[in-house]
Amino acid sequence: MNKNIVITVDGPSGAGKGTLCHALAEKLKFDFLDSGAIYRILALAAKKSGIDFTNETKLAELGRNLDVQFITSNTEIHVILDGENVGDQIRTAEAGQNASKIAIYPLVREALLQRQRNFSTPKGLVADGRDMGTIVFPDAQVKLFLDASAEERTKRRVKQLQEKGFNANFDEILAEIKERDFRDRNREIAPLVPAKDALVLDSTSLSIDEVIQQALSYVAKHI
Ligand SMILES: Nc1ncnc2c1ncn2[C@@H]1O[C@H](COP(=O)(O)OP(=O)(O)OP(=O)(O)O)[C@@H](O)[C@H]1O
Ligand SMILES: Nc1ccn([C@@H]2O[C@H](COP(=O)(O)O)[C@@H](O)[C@H]2O)c(=O)n1
Repeated sequence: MNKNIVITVDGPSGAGKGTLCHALAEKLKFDFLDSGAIYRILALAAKKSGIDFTNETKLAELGRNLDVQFITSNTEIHVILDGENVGDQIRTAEAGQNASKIAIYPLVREALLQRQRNFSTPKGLVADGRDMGTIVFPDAQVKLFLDASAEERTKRRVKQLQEKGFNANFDEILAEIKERDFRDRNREIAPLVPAKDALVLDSTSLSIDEVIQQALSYVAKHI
């Protein structure tokens, strides 16, 4: 029996999953899985190889053979695809939309499943994604589903982009968020839904610290 501790954090784009997962992983000294990065990397690799985003068989083959490394230095995680640091390339809005386009295919999800499960070790894991608690780690000891209204998530994303010195248009970002939500929530395989045994946290009117405190006190009761 696998007794490695896993904490799953699922939810829509911009709900604060990454922020919460980094805080939990740091506090508990667990590893961190950013499963969205894997979908983003596969979409980027497909684009670089000229594979059409509708070619499920070729995308799955590429997914099985991806040469990816996540290298942690200090607090940063570097993403290396075929020897190239692609951290910036996978973080664009386009990369997020492309990831959600290829994530609808069953063969693609199957090709990436074991790669994600391999992140679970005796050290413990905090796993960030859309189907961590439902499909990838159904036996996880702690499952969280972090939500927030689309408008609040847009406000956060606009602020994040402006702080990095980019222009950000509220209406455009809201439309992108709604488009990605729709695709993620309505796909036939592994749609974005809370696992039956997940604690749903609505962070719309919670600060980052309040979310972390609520999650930590729930975790403490369950591991
Ligand atoms: N409770 C909160 N209140 C205000 N801002 C927040 C809160 N949680 C996160 N943020 C901010 O919102 C932005 C998006 O957060 P984060 O990247 O963690 O979301 P995410 O759910 O991981 O998104 P994605 O799935 O697209 O990667 C960040 O700038 C973060 O600092
Ligand atoms: N477990 C997951 C994680 C992500 N996806 C898809 O990838 C897109 C990008 O994810 P981010 O968390 O990096 O924003 C996301 O919109 C999903 O379509 C997924 O399907 N399953």
